[in-house]
Amino acid sequence: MTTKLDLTTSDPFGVQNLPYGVFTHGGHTRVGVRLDNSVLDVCSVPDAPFADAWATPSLNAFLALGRESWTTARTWLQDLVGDGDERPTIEQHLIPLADVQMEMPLVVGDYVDFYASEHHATNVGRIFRPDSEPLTPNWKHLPIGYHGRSGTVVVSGTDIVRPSGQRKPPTEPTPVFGPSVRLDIEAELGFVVGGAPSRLGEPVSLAEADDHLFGVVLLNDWSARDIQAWEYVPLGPFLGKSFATTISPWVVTMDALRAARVPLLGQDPEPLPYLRGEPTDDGASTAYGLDIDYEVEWNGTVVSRPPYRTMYWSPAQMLAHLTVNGATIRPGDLFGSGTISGPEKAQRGSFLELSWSGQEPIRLDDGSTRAFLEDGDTVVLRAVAPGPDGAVIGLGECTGTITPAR
Ligand SMILES: O=C(O)/C=C/C(=O)CC(=O)CC(=O)O
Ligand SMILES: [Ca+2]
Ligand SMILES: [Mg+2]
Repeated sequence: MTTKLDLTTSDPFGVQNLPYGVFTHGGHTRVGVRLDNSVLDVCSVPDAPFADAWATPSLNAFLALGRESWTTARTWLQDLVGDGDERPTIEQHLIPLADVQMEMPLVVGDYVDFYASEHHATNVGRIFRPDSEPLTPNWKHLPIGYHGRSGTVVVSGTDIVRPSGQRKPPTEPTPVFGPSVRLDIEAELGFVVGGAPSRLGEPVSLAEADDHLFGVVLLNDWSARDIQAWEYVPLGPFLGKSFATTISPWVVTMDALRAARVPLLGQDPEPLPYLRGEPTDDGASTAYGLDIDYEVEWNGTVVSRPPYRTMYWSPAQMLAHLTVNGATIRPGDLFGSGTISGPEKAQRGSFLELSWSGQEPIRLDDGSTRAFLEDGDTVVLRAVAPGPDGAVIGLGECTGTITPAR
């Protein structure tokens, strides 16, 4: 598995994609739209419809405007760049990617991480709880999640300091303190929430979810498995995951992923009514999956290709569940899908699973073997989705390098 995702067939950042990000150029940080290998400096284009929101150093103001404005913006952008004839007029507003610094695309409000892959949950259950059923009794009735730490969500390229904490090796009677020796990744998709804030006590239904789902980022939920295994009973992940979560700089809109919508593979038992998909005008379902192909690269070797289409719970179901108790959502909230693992070994989205807790080390192209991350290691997540008329929608890259514990 050494080939890269094939992006040669068409341009993954063409007129069908147009993802949003935040960049710094000339000492000024603002919203931009990616076009090929340039950033379109949207707020500098004459008559740009949302120039005030785009002139700010985060996507939050634009996220708050809601779906109607997002559609207006997309139509304006596609008119602007869609026809080659227009390119001379926008040329002066395009800045080469190499000349800009990409920043965190949003100020993250609340951050929740789900657990929506049946294959991942089954694998982790087998590894962490070998004496129990791998899937807990609630797993197929609700999308399990936990509240994460929004303040430590960082943009791709940020170094990740190895966390220290308590762990209890099975051979020791009491815990020890020190740098994690089982540092791992989780390849996930992150969903960026927008639209008007919901009201306390009022759930967001499955049918309303699309008004709040603005777009997606690649997300790496760095996980210290030794810290996690000792601390997580009974309240779930805490310091083993809160030290850092990396997201990609480009937010690919749900509009750009329209052609990538696919039916879920099937839910049995049927979920409770508030989680049940309803038919939409185009004959699809409000509970749809996404046909996104990932690759996970470790020090230059592609070690896995997780397929997002195999996820059990849909994005809209996760959002409906997250608000069903009346908890509010606000523009800038972020939720992770949970680790993406497909049914095959070479489709697992964490090194815990790929190395089966260290028992089956992974061989890299440089001849070395690994089970967990070493200092200096670099992980890159990439993904693509199908666009309309054979176009490819790139989700870009999400990368991080491990630096020694402090
Ligand atoms: O099953 C467990 O005890 C732990 C599971 C995880 O670490 C996974 C997690 O963070 C959710 C996910 O990414 O799927
Ligand atoms: Ca996770
Ligand atoms: Mg994390």
